[in-house]
Amino acid sequence: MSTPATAPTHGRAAGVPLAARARALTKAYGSGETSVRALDAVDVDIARGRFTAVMGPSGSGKSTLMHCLAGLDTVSAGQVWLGDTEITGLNDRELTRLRRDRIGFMFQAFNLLPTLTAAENITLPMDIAGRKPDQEWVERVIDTLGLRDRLRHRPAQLSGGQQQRVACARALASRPELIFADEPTGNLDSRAGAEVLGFLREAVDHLDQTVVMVTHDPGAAGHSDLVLYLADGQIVDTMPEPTAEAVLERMRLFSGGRTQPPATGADPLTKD
Ligand SMILES: Nc1ncnc2c1ncn2[C@@H]1O[C@H](COP(=O)(O)OP(=O)(O)OP(=O)(O)O)[C@@H](O)[C@H]1O
Repeated sequence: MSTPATAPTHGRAAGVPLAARARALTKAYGSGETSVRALDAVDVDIARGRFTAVMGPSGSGKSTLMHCLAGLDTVSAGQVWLGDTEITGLNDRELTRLRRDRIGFMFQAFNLLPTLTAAENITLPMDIAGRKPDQEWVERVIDTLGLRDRLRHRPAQLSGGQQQRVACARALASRPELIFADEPTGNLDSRAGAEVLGFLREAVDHLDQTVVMVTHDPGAAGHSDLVLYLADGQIVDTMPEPTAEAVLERMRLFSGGRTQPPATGADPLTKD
Protein backbone atom coordinates (compact mmCIF):
# COMPACT_ATOMS: atom_id res chain seq x y z
CA MET A 1 0.00 0.00 0.00
CA SER A 2 1.36 3.41 -0.86
CA THR A 3 1.62 6.31 1.47
CA PRO A 4 0.45 9.75 0.49
CA ALA A 5 4.03 11.02 0.73
CA THR A 6 5.08 8.88 -2.21
CA ALA A 7 1.82 9.18 -4.06
CA PRO A 8 2.57 11.93 -6.58
CA THR A 9 4.03 9.41 -9.03
CA HIS A 10 0.69 7.59 -9.18
CA GLY A 11 -1.46 8.22 -12.19
CA ARG A 12 1.46 9.29 -14.38
CA ALA A 13 1.65 7.60 -17.72
CA ALA A 14 4.95 7.17 -19.58
CA GLY A 15 5.05 7.67 -23.33
CA VAL A 16 1.29 7.64 -24.04
CA PRO A 17 -0.56 10.54 -25.66
CA LEU A 18 -2.27 12.60 -22.99
CA ALA A 19 -5.66 14.26 -23.06
CA ALA A 20 -4.90 16.18 -19.86
CA ARG A 21 -2.32 16.35 -17.12
CA ALA A 22 -1.68 18.16 -13.89
CA ARG A 23 1.50 18.81 -11.96
CA ALA A 24 1.65 19.80 -8.29
CA LEU A 25 -2.03 20.68 -8.53
CA THR A 26 -3.10 22.20 -5.23
CA LYS A 27 -6.49 23.59 -4.34
CA ALA A 28 -7.29 25.16 -1.00
CA TYR A 29 -10.67 26.52 -0.03
CA GLY A 30 -10.92 29.31 2.51
CA SER A 31 -8.01 30.78 4.43
CA GLY A 32 -6.39 30.68 7.85
CA GLU A 33 -7.63 28.14 10.36
CA THR A 34 -10.68 27.23 8.33
CA SER A 35 -8.68 26.53 5.17
CA VAL A 36 -9.31 23.13 3.56
CA ARG A 37 -6.69 21.62 1.25
CA ALA A 38 -8.97 19.78 -1.17
CA LEU A 39 -6.05 18.83 -3.46
CA ASP A 40 -2.49 18.55 -2.26
CA ALA A 41 0.21 18.66 -4.96
CA VAL A 42 -1.47 16.15 -7.26
CA ASP A 43 0.40 14.87 -10.32
CA VAL A 44 -1.85 13.08 -12.77
CA ASP A 45 -1.87 12.04 -16.42
CA ILE A 46 -5.11 11.34 -18.25
CA ALA A 47 -4.31 9.07 -21.20
CA ARG A 48 -6.02 9.81 -24.49
CA GLY A 49 -8.56 7.28 -25.74
CA ARG A 50 -8.99 5.69 -22.32
CA PHE A 51 -11.71 5.50 -19.70
CA THR A 52 -10.42 6.67 -16.31
CA ALA A 53 -12.44 6.40 -13.10
CA VAL A 54 -11.75 8.58 -10.05
CA MET A 55 -12.73 7.07 -6.70
CA GLY A 56 -12.20 7.83 -3.04
CA PRO A 57 -14.09 8.58 0.14
CA SER A 58 -16.48 11.49 0.42
CA GLY A 59 -14.49 14.71 0.71
CA SER A 60 -11.29 13.19 -0.73
CA GLY A 61 -11.20 15.73 -3.57
CA LYS A 62 -12.71 13.88 -6.55
CA SER A 63 -15.03 16.66 -7.71
CA THR A 64 -12.40 19.29 -7.05
CA LEU A 65 -9.91 17.35 -9.21
CA MET A 66 -12.46 17.06 -11.99
CA HIS A 67 -13.38 20.75 -11.79
CA CYS A 68 -9.72 21.85 -11.85
CA LEU A 69 -8.87 19.56 -14.80
CA ALA A 70 -11.92 20.86 -16.66
CA GLY A 71 -11.13 24.52 -16.01
CA LEU A 72 -14.34 24.92 -14.01
CA ASP A 73 -12.41 25.97 -10.92
CA THR A 74 -9.22 27.95 -10.39
CA VAL A 75 -6.21 26.28 -8.79
CA SER A 76 -4.28 27.55 -5.76
CA ALA A 77 -0.94 26.27 -7.10
CA GLY A 78 0.41 23.97 -9.78
CA GLN A 79 -0.34 23.57 -13.47
CA VAL A 80 -3.01 21.89 -15.58
CA TRP A 81 -2.87 21.15 -19.30
CA LEU A 82 -5.61 20.12 -21.67
CA GLY A 83 -3.71 18.44 -24.49
CA ASP A 84 -0.81 20.83 -25.06
CA THR A 85 -2.66 23.89 -23.78
CA GLU A 86 -1.81 25.04 -20.29
CA ILE A 87 -5.15 26.10 -18.86
CA THR A 88 -3.87 27.46 -15.58
CA GLY A 89 -3.38 31.12 -16.30
CA LEU A 90 -6.14 31.43 -18.89
CA ASN A 91 -8.70 34.12 -18.14
CA ASP A 92 -12.41 33.42 -17.66
CA ARG A 93 -13.27 34.14 -21.24
CA GLU A 94 -10.56 31.89 -22.62
CA LEU A 95 -11.59 29.13 -20.20
CA THR A 96 -15.23 29.41 -21.24
CA ARG A 97 -14.25 29.02 -24.88
CA LEU A 98 -11.93 26.12 -24.13
CA ARG A 99 -14.61 24.28 -22.16
CA ARG A 100 -17.17 24.91 -24.85
CA ASP A 101 -14.95 23.79 -27.72
CA ARG A 102 -12.89 21.00 -26.22
CA ILE A 103 -14.65 19.46 -23.23
CA GLY A 104 -17.91 17.52 -22.79
CA PHE A 105 -19.73 17.27 -19.47
CA MET A 106 -22.15 14.73 -18.04
CA PHE A 107 -23.57 15.38 -14.62
CA GLN A 108 -25.82 13.36 -12.33
CA ALA A 109 -28.67 15.75 -13.04
CA PHE A 110 -29.01 15.50 -16.79
CA ASN A 111 -29.64 19.25 -17.23
CA LEU A 112 -31.79 18.71 -20.31
CA LEU A 113 -34.06 21.56 -21.31
CA PRO A 114 -37.67 20.36 -20.96
CA THR A 115 -39.06 22.39 -23.85
CA LEU A 116 -36.55 21.08 -26.38
CA THR A 117 -36.64 17.74 -28.16
CA ALA A 118 -33.89 15.17 -27.66
CA ALA A 119 -32.34 16.22 -30.98
CA GLU A 120 -32.38 19.90 -29.99
CA ASN A 121 -30.89 19.13 -26.58
CA ILE A 122 -28.08 17.15 -28.19
CA THR A 123 -26.92 20.02 -30.38
CA LEU A 124 -27.80 22.84 -27.94
CA PRO A 125 -24.22 23.59 -26.76
CA MET A 126 -23.07 23.91 -30.37
CA ASP A 127 -26.11 26.00 -31.29
CA ILE A 128 -25.34 28.37 -28.41
CA ALA A 129 -21.73 28.57 -29.53
CA GLY A 130 -22.83 29.23 -33.11
CA ARG A 131 -20.95 26.16 -34.29
CA LYS A 132 -22.15 23.94 -37.07
CA PRO A 133 -22.36 20.35 -35.91
CA ASP A 134 -20.41 17.72 -37.83
CA GLN A 135 -23.61 16.02 -38.95
CA GLU A 136 -21.96 12.73 -39.85
CA TRP A 137 -20.45 12.49 -36.39
CA VAL A 138 -23.69 13.48 -34.64
CA GLU A 139 -25.57 10.82 -36.62
CA ARG A 140 -22.99 8.24 -35.58
CA VAL A 141 -23.33 9.24 -31.92
CA ILE A 142 -27.13 9.03 -32.15
CA ASP A 143 -26.97 5.55 -33.65
CA THR A 144 -24.29 4.36 -31.24
CA LEU A 145 -26.44 5.49 -28.31
CA GLY A 146 -29.61 4.00 -29.82
CA LEU A 147 -31.48 7.32 -29.85
CA ARG A 148 -32.62 7.32 -33.47
CA ASP A 149 -36.31 6.72 -32.69
CA ARG A 150 -36.35 9.10 -29.71
CA LEU A 151 -35.09 12.26 -31.37
CA ARG A 152 -38.47 14.05 -31.49
CA HIS A 153 -39.34 13.27 -27.88
CA ARG A 154 -39.06 15.83 -25.10
CA PRO A 155 -37.24 14.84 -21.87
CA ALA A 156 -40.53 14.20 -20.00
CA GLN A 157 -41.42 11.59 -22.63
CA LEU A 158 -38.17 9.69 -22.06
CA SER A 159 -37.14 7.26 -19.32
CA GLY A 160 -34.32 8.20 -16.95
CA GLY A 161 -31.91 5.99 -18.87
CA GLN A 162 -32.94 7.54 -22.18
CA GLN A 163 -32.53 11.03 -20.73
CA GLN A 164 -29.05 10.14 -19.57
CA ARG A 165 -28.28 8.77 -23.03
CA VAL A 166 -29.35 12.13 -24.48
CA ALA A 167 -27.05 13.84 -21.97
CA CYS A 168 -24.29 11.44 -23.08
CA ALA A 169 -24.97 12.25 -26.75
CA ARG A 170 -24.89 15.98 -25.94
CA ALA A 171 -21.48 15.54 -24.26
CA LEU A 172 -20.20 13.62 -27.30
CA ALA A 173 -21.84 15.69 -30.04
CA SER A 174 -19.11 18.30 -30.42
CA ARG A 175 -16.48 15.51 -30.46
CA PRO A 176 -14.69 16.91 -27.43
CA GLU A 177 -11.10 16.01 -26.56
CA LEU A 178 -12.20 14.99 -23.10
CA ILE A 179 -15.48 14.05 -21.45
CA PHE A 180 -15.96 14.53 -17.73
CA ALA A 181 -18.73 12.52 -16.11
CA ASP A 182 -19.63 13.20 -12.47
CA GLU A 183 -21.55 10.24 -11.02
CA PRO A 184 -23.30 9.71 -14.37
CA THR A 185 -25.25 6.73 -13.04
CA GLY A 186 -26.07 8.19 -9.63
CA ASN A 187 -29.74 8.82 -10.40
CA LEU A 188 -30.39 5.71 -12.46
CA ASP A 189 -31.61 2.24 -11.61
CA SER A 190 -29.01 -0.47 -12.09
CA ARG A 191 -30.12 -1.45 -15.60
CA ALA A 192 -30.16 2.10 -16.95
CA GLY A 193 -26.87 2.78 -15.15
CA ALA A 194 -25.21 -0.23 -16.75
CA GLU A 195 -26.52 0.91 -20.12
CA VAL A 196 -25.02 4.38 -19.79
CA LEU A 197 -21.70 2.89 -18.68
CA GLY A 198 -21.82 0.61 -21.70
CA PHE A 199 -22.27 3.65 -23.92
CA LEU A 200 -19.39 5.51 -22.30
CA ARG A 201 -17.28 2.39 -22.87
CA GLU A 202 -18.44 2.32 -26.47
CA ALA A 203 -17.56 6.00 -26.89
CA VAL A 204 -14.00 5.16 -25.83
CA ASP A 205 -13.68 1.88 -27.76
CA HIS A 206 -15.47 2.79 -30.99
CA LEU A 207 -15.57 6.58 -31.16
CA ASP A 208 -12.00 7.18 -29.85
CA GLN A 209 -13.21 9.42 -27.04
CA THR A 210 -11.52 10.01 -23.67
CA VAL A 211 -13.62 9.78 -20.52
CA VAL A 212 -12.90 10.73 -16.91
CA MET A 213 -15.64 9.61 -14.53
CA VAL A 214 -16.04 10.35 -10.83
CA THR A 215 -17.89 7.54 -9.09
CA HIS A 216 -18.51 5.87 -5.74
CA ASP A 217 -19.78 2.74 -7.41
CA PRO A 218 -17.42 -0.26 -7.87
CA GLY A 219 -19.69 -1.58 -10.62
CA ALA A 220 -19.30 1.68 -12.54
CA ALA A 221 -15.53 1.77 -11.98
CA GLY A 222 -15.37 -1.80 -13.32
CA HIS A 223 -16.21 -0.43 -16.78
CA SER A 224 -13.11 1.80 -16.81
CA ASP A 225 -9.54 1.11 -17.95
CA LEU A 226 -7.92 2.63 -14.89
CA VAL A 227 -9.07 3.68 -11.43
CA LEU A 228 -7.35 6.56 -9.64
CA TYR A 229 -7.89 6.48 -5.89
CA LEU A 230 -7.94 9.75 -4.01
CA ALA A 231 -7.60 10.18 -0.26
CA ASP A 232 -7.17 13.48 1.57
CA GLY A 233 -6.51 15.38 -1.63
CA GLN A 234 -3.82 13.04 -2.96
CA ILE A 235 -3.76 10.19 -5.45
CA VAL A 236 -2.78 7.29 -3.23
CA ASP A 237 -3.18 4.37 -5.61
CA THR A 238 -4.17 3.25 -9.10
CA MET A 239 -5.78 0.08 -10.43
CA PRO A 240 -5.39 -0.77 -14.13
CA GLU A 241 -7.98 -3.06 -15.78
CA PRO A 242 -10.29 -2.97 -12.77
CA THR A 243 -13.18 -5.32 -12.15
CA ALA A 244 -16.13 -4.47 -9.89
CA GLU A 245 -15.03 -7.24 -7.53
CA ALA A 246 -11.42 -6.00 -7.33
CA VAL A 247 -12.56 -2.41 -6.69
CA LEU A 248 -14.98 -3.53 -4.00
CA GLU A 249 -12.28 -5.63 -2.37
CA ARG A 250 -9.92 -2.67 -2.34
CA MET A 251 -12.60 -0.47 -0.77
CA ARG A 252 -13.07 -3.11 1.94
CA LEU A 253 -9.34 -3.20 2.65
CA PHE A 254 -8.99 0.57 2.80
CA SER A 255 -12.03 1.17 4.93
CA GLY A 256 -11.08 -1.56 7.39
CA GLY A 257 -14.06 -3.64 6.37
CA ARG A 258 -16.52 -0.75 6.27
CA THR A 259 -17.44 -0.66 2.61
CA GLN A 260 -18.94 2.56 1.40
CA PRO A 261 -22.23 1.76 -0.36
CA PRO A 262 -22.57 2.79 -3.98
CA ALA A 263 -24.55 5.96 -4.59
CA THR A 264 -27.56 4.08 -5.93
CA GLY A 265 -27.75 1.78 -2.92
CA ALA A 266 -27.79 -1.15 -5.33
CA ASP A 267 -25.66 -4.20 -4.76
CA PRO A 268 -22.39 -3.18 -6.45
CA LEU A 269 -21.68 -6.68 -7.66
CA THR A 270 -24.94 -6.98 -9.49
CA LYS A 271 -24.81 -3.46 -10.79
CA ASP A 272 -23.24 -4.24 -14.15
N1 LIG B 1 -16.56 25.51 -2.37
C1 LIG B 1 -15.97 24.94 -1.31
N2 LIG B 1 -15.68 25.66 -0.21
C2 LIG B 1 -15.07 25.10 0.85
N3 LIG B 1 -14.67 23.81 0.91
C3 LIG B 1 -14.93 23.04 -0.17
C4 LIG B 1 -15.59 23.56 -1.32
N4 LIG B 1 -15.70 22.55 -2.24
C5 LIG B 1 -15.16 21.47 -1.66
N5 LIG B 1 -14.68 21.76 -0.43
C6 LIG B 1 -13.98 20.84 0.48
O1 LIG B 1 -12.92 20.25 -0.23
C7 LIG B 1 -12.80 18.85 0.10
C8 LIG B 1 -12.93 18.02 -1.17
O2 LIG B 1 -14.25 18.17 -1.70
P1 LIG B 1 -14.77 17.41 -2.99
O3 LIG B 1 -16.15 17.87 -3.25
O4 LIG B 1 -13.76 17.58 -4.06
O5 LIG B 1 -14.75 15.90 -2.50
P2 LIG B 1 -15.38 14.61 -3.20
O6 LIG B 1 -14.36 13.54 -3.07
O7 LIG B 1 -15.86 14.96 -4.56
O8 LIG B 1 -16.61 14.32 -2.22
P3 LIG B 1 -18.02 13.60 -2.49
O9 LIG B 1 -17.69 12.18 -2.82
O10 LIG B 1 -18.71 13.72 -1.18
O11 LIG B 1 -18.69 14.35 -3.60
C9 LIG B 1 -13.89 18.58 1.13
O12 LIG B 1 -13.30 18.66 2.41
C10 LIG B 1 -14.87 19.69 0.93
O13 LIG B 1 -15.56 19.99 2.11
